[in-house]
Amino acid sequence: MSNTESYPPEFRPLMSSEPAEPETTVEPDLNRSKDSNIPVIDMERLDMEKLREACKDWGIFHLENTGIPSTVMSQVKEITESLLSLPFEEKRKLFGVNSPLSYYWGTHTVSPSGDTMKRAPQESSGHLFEGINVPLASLAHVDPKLESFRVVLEEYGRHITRIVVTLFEAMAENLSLGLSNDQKRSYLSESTGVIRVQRYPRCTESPGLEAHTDSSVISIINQDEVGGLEFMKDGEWFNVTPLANSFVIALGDMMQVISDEEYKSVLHKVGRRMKKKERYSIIYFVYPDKGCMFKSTRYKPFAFSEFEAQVKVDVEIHGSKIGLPNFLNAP
Ligand SMILES: O=C(O)CCC(=O)C(=O)O
Ligand SMILES: [Fe+2]
Repeated sequence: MSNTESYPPEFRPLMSSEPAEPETTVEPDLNRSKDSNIPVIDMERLDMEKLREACKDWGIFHLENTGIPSTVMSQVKEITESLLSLPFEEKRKLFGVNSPLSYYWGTHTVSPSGDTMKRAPQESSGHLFEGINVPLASLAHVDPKLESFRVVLEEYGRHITRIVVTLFEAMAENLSLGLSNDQKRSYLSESTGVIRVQRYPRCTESPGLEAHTDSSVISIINQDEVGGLEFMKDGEWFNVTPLANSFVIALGDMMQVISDEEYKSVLHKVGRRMKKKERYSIIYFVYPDKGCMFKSTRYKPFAFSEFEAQVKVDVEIHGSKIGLPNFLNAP
């Protein structure tokens, strides 16, 4: 199933120690995070109180009954799997310097610009994952070889945009934000939206992605049945148990500011997996317009582009994102 040549060379020594037992469930151990039942929000019958609680108390929840046809879901999954399974060198060429899409691997720090900060995984603590970054605005210019990828992702993007608008409007109503249509468009800009497709090798002992908050307004995560997504609540890590036919919604840093800290961005990571299988995830990051201004009680006013630039600098200097604490008002 997993063809080793499709993975970056640095991953291979770590992968070869894993026996090929695709369906085996890993024994629970003491280091594993606890299971939790995050709220499940039904989009067809939106319960505003339940949504408010999910945002306020959790910052992460499942969203079901979103109306995305199952054919679209399976097409996205199929095309993602086939592209990421291409030989490593082929992926590097296809998504290289001349492509508006980028292929990355290793440990990255989430950057709102879509730039991926890459470090080679260390022997013992490497976070193993790889992915393709797809800024939605550039989909129209992809290599003709990727025509079917473009068509499928555009269709997926249209559905997700519809879901995002419905969800955000409900959140804004719960927060009594009284936003104009222009403000809403600026918070949920289609020009900055990014889809990321990611693959994590079948190494259940290697962590996937380091702990971080997303810089987005909201992130729509489509994790497969392998599991591994974890989040922090009240100082403890919990698993997001996969739920079929649903998305995981994670609130990002910009939602924390928009809600004036009524809602918090959720700290999350991809940890050890429950099954010895490759894990795929498809994430849609909703970002504001670059020039969108944020004014709130606890933070200095800033434009999203300034936040983005600061994250880049932090990653270069400290190796990881600092994010909102950099923008706190002076005490
Ligand atoms: O792969 C996942 O499920 C989550 C990935 C993630 O958190 C990210 O790329 O920001
Ligand atoms: Fe994330």
